[in-house]
Amino acid sequence: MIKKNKQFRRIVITTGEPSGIGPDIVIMSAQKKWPVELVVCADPNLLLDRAQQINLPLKLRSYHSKKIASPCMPGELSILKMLLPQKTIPGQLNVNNNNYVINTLTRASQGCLNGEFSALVTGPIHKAILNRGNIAFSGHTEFLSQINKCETTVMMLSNRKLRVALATTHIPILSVPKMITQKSLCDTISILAQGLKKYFGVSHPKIYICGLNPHSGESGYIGQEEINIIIPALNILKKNINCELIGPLSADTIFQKKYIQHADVILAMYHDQGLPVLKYSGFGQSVNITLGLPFIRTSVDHGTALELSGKGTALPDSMIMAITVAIKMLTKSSL
Ligand SMILES: NC(=O)C1=CN([C@@H]2O[C@H](COP(=O)(O)OP(=O)(O)OC[C@H]3O[C@@H](n4cnc5c(N)ncnc54)[C@H](O)[C@@H]3O)[C@@H](O)[C@H]2O)C=CC1
Ligand SMILES: NCC(=O)COP(=O)(O)O
Repeated sequence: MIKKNKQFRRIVITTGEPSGIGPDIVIMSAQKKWPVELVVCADPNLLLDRAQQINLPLKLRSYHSKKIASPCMPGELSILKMLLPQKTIPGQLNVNNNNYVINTLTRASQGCLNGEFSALVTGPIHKAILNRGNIAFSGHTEFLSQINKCETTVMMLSNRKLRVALATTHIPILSVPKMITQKSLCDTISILAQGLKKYFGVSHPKIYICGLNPHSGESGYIGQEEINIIIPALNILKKNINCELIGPLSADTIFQKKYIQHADVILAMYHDQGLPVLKYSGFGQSVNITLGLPFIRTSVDHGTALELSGKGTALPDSMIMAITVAIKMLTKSSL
């Protein structure tokens, strides 16, 4: 009997800010065997120089979309070549390399959309240097949503203990109440429920929802958003989607075992309501997932850590987790 050839998948990785730890943690993650082909969209010299600086072996093989995908050996990566205009010094941001950062992300996203790649894994980007160079950039989530014309996407971070999703992402705190509407909440929670079903095998998601104000508004005496927006949105959703919605509950007491143990995800109203708790429970051990894009995208839970770049001391755990979770998600979604 002829054995059927196993079809391997390709995952595309962007290393983010070249002077940050993105290249380091990708090279570190490549030291183990993966069941997929890892294609890095980056400058080959950046990776080879960084590998030398952190004293790790690295062999690059050229990526060709027409070639059959095959897993890389430990210490090996496929390279989708993009060129940096200026050589990078670890830890030193350079505005002249901004377009490179955006181009790698755009190319990788296009490759996911056209079926070249099964998922996108991103390394950390430095948002301020991009903005300093007049590229309005608040995060991968917003950028990928915009270039893929997605009106709503959801940022969800996950570790072994907890999943936290956000109703709003990288916006000033003053804008948060304006951005939370009945529609935005209905869209966010619907995408969250669909994502949990499609990628994580949760057939009837239990979603716990934070209030916006202290004590969830204290019956309207400390803010009206719970009464005017959150509760009506949950009432609409309860009639329309197959999941359990619990809340709004006070954000200061929702993150306790009796709720967390039953929750498939906790929806926080804003970035720093949910992420400090998630990161306290496992910084460097969590993965950031964008739900609602036309493809799978995962990322690290940390930033560019410029001071560790090129030293070999950055921890690759979150990058390893981001790749692992992307592989699990694509396996689940194709079941
Ligand atoms: N996925 C992304 O693109 C993200 C990008 N950022 C960006 O990163 C830049 C720097 O942000 P910060 O707030 O300084 O956060 P950061 O995560 O870069 O650093 C915070 C602290 O954690 C440490 N740290 C971070 N990653 C580590 C790792 N893998 N191993 C060991 N230690 C690690 C750093 O040394 C520092 O002490 C900002 O421009 C921010 O916007 C931040 C979070 C995510
Ligand atoms: N705090 C999360 C973060 O900054 C990463 O966001 P994104 O770049 O994945 O949108």
